[in-house]
Amino acid sequence: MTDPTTPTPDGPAPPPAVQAEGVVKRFGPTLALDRVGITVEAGDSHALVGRNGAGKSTLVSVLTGLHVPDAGRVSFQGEPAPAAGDTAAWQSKVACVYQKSMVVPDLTVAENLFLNRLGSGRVRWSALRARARDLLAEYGVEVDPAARAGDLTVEQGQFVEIARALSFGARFIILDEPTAQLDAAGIDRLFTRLRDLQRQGVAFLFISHHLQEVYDLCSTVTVYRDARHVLTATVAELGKAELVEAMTGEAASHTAAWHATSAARDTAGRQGAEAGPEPEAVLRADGLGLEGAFDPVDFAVRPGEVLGLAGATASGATALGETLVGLRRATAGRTLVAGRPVRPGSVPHALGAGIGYVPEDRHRQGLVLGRSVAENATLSVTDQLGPYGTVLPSRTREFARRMISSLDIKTSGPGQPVSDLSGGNQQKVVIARALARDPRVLVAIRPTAGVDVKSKDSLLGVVRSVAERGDAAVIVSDELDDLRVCDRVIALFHGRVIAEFDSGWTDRDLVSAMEGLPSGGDKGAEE
Ligand SMILES: Nc1ncnc2c1ncn2[C@@H]1O[C@H](COP(=O)(O)OP(=O)(O)OP(=O)(O)O)[C@@H](O)[C@H]1O
Repeated sequence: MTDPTTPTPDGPAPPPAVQAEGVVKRFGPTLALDRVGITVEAGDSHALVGRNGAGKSTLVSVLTGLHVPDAGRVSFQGEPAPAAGDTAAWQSKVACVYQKSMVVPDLTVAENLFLNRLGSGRVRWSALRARARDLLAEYGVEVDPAARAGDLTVEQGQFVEIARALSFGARFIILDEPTAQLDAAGIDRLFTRLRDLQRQGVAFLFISHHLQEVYDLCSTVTVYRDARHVLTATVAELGKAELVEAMTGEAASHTAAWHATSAARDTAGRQGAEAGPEPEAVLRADGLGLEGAFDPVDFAVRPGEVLGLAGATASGATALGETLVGLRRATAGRTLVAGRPVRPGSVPHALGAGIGYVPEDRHRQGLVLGRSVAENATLSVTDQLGPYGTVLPSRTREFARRMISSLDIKTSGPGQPVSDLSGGNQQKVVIARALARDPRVLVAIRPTAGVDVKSKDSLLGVVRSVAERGDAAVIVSDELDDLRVCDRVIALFHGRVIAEFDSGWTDRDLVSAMEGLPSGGDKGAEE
């Protein structure tokens, strides 16, 4: 098949899949897009990158018809964008696939595919399923049309959404952090499918904080910074340092920010030496198990230590983290903080015992979206904000201001509703809230999901500093950058500990362990 972006003997190159020019979008006093543009050629895979709050999601809303820009023009394949509110027309031009599938969970795959297209007459379900099967087969998606959409994996849900978009006639698809919930094999399959579709002339706009993915998948990259367009370049001609420089506006520093340092390990060691015998573990899992999720496991996290629990989606690592914080009730063993057992299955008790928690799903578990940054950041410490149970607004604001500056939260101020913040900045508010109580041990599940490269370093630095003041932290993640700050990493696979590493592991060894190949571990699987 010929590359649709190059002129063929039959005629000139096709018009761009999408072209935006001079787009301005304001939210009250916030200028979210300042005369920006982007051109995605037919059949291209084009990355859009930028720090949290740079304006990426706002552009997506403009390109999908959800927001009307205050100024500027958008065209698809050379024709002006549909009128605001003409949903059917927008659907025939563009679709956005998010990290979590937007399909309706209680409907079948077939119903989701033909949602809003069923017409007014009687629906013949057998015919509908047959049409769905044909459509899925056409795009190579192996999913049962009769399956309940809510039972699909994230990957299947995304494929169904892509097939749905293409069946509306869209030849331009936006992928907003599509890999955030996929493991390595899932990412490979997604990228293979996207490359196939590109060869058929479908264009993609790919938004990701994982710059390596940009290099793996995309041929063009556009950078936005502080609501402005900074650069558009051919990926192959742009070095990573230059890309990061364009995103941050600063020369890239060569010091990789937070690694488990010998200094950190010394802190743990020195505290042990001064106290004579081995210091009491801040957190201990004692035969802790959850049937169906992970086998009983023993570990101790010492003062000054950051422990990593590594594992892919179904490894049991997340379930273990959620059990430590009381979100799930263990079916075996117990959790102890400073030698004292924590009541199983009780988040308030875990909090009271000194466990701070950064959840994976910040929308469901993390934030009250309608409330302000200050209120969210202080939800867990209202008892410390005024005398006799009162909450002094001045103290709340002061507390929030400190958090905003130490975590570099991009907001117009402590009073701004959290719903108005960009995704990455919302994650920082969740972390601020977990830190507010000065936890003895911070348990963070994929703490940097959706966070930009620069903020990632400072966030991990904050987690590290909890350990450095003599407390401890546990990071549950499959992100190598998150795990690099750990002094020790336990890898799980299919609910079992498969390997354990001291810091200094190689990427290859840890990735192999997370994929079930224990070869490189310092210690073999525990039987
Ligand atoms: N509905 C809204 N009301 C007020 N301000 C908003 C709203 N949506 C976005 N903003 C602001 O617009 C700016 C751009 O936000 P946007 O969500 O587009 O950033 P982003 O680049 O997608 O960031 P992230 O990587 O964190 O997702 C931010 O300052 C944000 O606070």
